Amino acid sequence: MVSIRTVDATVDFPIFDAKSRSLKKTVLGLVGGNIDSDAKVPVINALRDITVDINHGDRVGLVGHNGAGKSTLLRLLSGIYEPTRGISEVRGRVAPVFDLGVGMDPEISGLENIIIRGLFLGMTRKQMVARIDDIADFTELGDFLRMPLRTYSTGMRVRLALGVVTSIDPEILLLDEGIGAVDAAFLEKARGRLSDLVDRAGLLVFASHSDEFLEQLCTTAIWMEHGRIKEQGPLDAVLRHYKGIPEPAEPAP
Ligand SMILES: Nc1ncnc2c1ncn2[C@@H]1O[C@H](COP(=O)(O)OP(=O)(O)OP(=O)(O)O)[C@@H](O)[C@H]1O
Repeated sequence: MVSIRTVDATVDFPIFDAKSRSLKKTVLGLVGGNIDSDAKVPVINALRDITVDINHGDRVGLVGHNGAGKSTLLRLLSGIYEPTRGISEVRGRVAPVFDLGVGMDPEISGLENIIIRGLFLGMTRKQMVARIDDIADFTELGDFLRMPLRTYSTGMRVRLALGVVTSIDPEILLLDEGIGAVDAAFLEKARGRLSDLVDRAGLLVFASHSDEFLEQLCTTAIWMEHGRIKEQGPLDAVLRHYKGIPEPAEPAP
């Protein structure tokens, strides 16, 4: 069974080239993690005391200000980052979809890139070959699929990447906001495929600033603030508290 468990996990980034003189005082701004400038080398405390237990069937949204730690948490949950302290255990095949373009090669064709990107996300070559026609149709790129990727515009690359990503069968799907940043009209077309993808995934964690997307894909949420978990629970309650919306009135007895 797929699952992700962390206990008091911490992720620190030592910054060797920071100008520590200007960092003498710890300034806690609204955004970003803590910067600990007492140490010899300034350290950014990106994540602190993270304890989560995410299981098969869970659909978890990640919310928080810029720099609160959402992307770093996704990287911890994917196993890309090891905790500096604490425990993190990931059971299952992870498809990390942080940057749509990662794993694409500008010198090979769109069709070849579909296969390569699929392999990168944990699929087999046979599975990708079986899906290539469907992906090609979805992208509407036509003859461009035989041209090298470097001849594509940004939007054309996104179409290709989204076509591949929504065709995979992940056990653990970790999605970063970026996916919500694509061309609105095309995203509308991708919406159904994205929902199907999430339905197929054993477990989803999705970092987003879009309520609409979170409501469509998630049932629970984790609110990050300054690298710590401020609240976890049902999506609607966490979103309400995060946005400072008052509790709905109790119905009169
Ligand atoms: N590779 C890195 N090296 C140093 N500091 C980092 C690194 N990655 C992230 N950080 C720091 O960790 C903190 C959390 O960043 P993170 O990218 O996880 O935030 P986020 O919640 O995803 O923000 P956003 O909503 O802006 O994408 C920030 O203070 C950031 O400066």
